[in-house]
Amino acid sequence: MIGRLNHVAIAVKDLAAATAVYRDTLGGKVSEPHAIPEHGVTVVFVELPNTKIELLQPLGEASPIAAFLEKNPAGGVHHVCYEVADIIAARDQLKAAGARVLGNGDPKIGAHGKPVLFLHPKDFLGTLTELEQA
Ligand SMILES: CC[C@@H](C(=O)O)C(=O)SCCNC(=O)CCNC(=O)[C@H](O)C(C)(C)COP(=O)(O)OP(=O)(O)OC[C@H]1O[C@@H](n2cnc3c(N)ncnc32)[C@H](O)[C@@H]1OP(=O)(O)O
Ligand SMILES: [Co+2]
Repeated sequence: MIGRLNHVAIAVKDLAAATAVYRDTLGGKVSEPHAIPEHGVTVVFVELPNTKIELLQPLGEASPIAAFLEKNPAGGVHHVCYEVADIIAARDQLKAAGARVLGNGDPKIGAHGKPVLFLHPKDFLGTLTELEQA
């Protein structure tokens, strides 16, 4: 079912400082910050030759990454994102296998303009897992 690793997301409190680490210390190619209110985050992408790093800062009062940052104030790896050929087929297969699809179960449009879904971390080895339509 899963294909390419689309991105690894790192939650941070200070997006400008995190961007500077990836740009100035690690020499990465970083995007401009992009606010995505429907996901409650502001994001910067770091383009790598084989995948991306997604730097996430909370946006708004009900950001889904707020509790994670309270538990991990220095920031940390928040989720991994795999591409799937058919996100509805993947969702239905995973639900039938007993996995919890977060939210109302319907894909939302993600940072790349494609449908995404999230799977509960407790069902995937303690790792929040995002699926993105390829
Ligand atoms: C930029 C757009 C998009 C893209 O296209 O790439 C994005 O990536 S948006 C990214 C942000 N959006 C989301 O994360 C949406 C899905 N997330 C959620 O629905 C929630 O964050 C959550 C996973 C249900 C967690 O909710 P929360 O309220 O923070 O905590 P809980 O207390 O309910 O957590 C239960 C349990 O799970 C552990 N946990 C929480 N987050 C993570 C995590 N990121 N990785 C691993 N484990 C996590 C949490 O510690 C709790 O464990 P226990 O303490 O053992 O109960
Ligand atoms: Co993501």
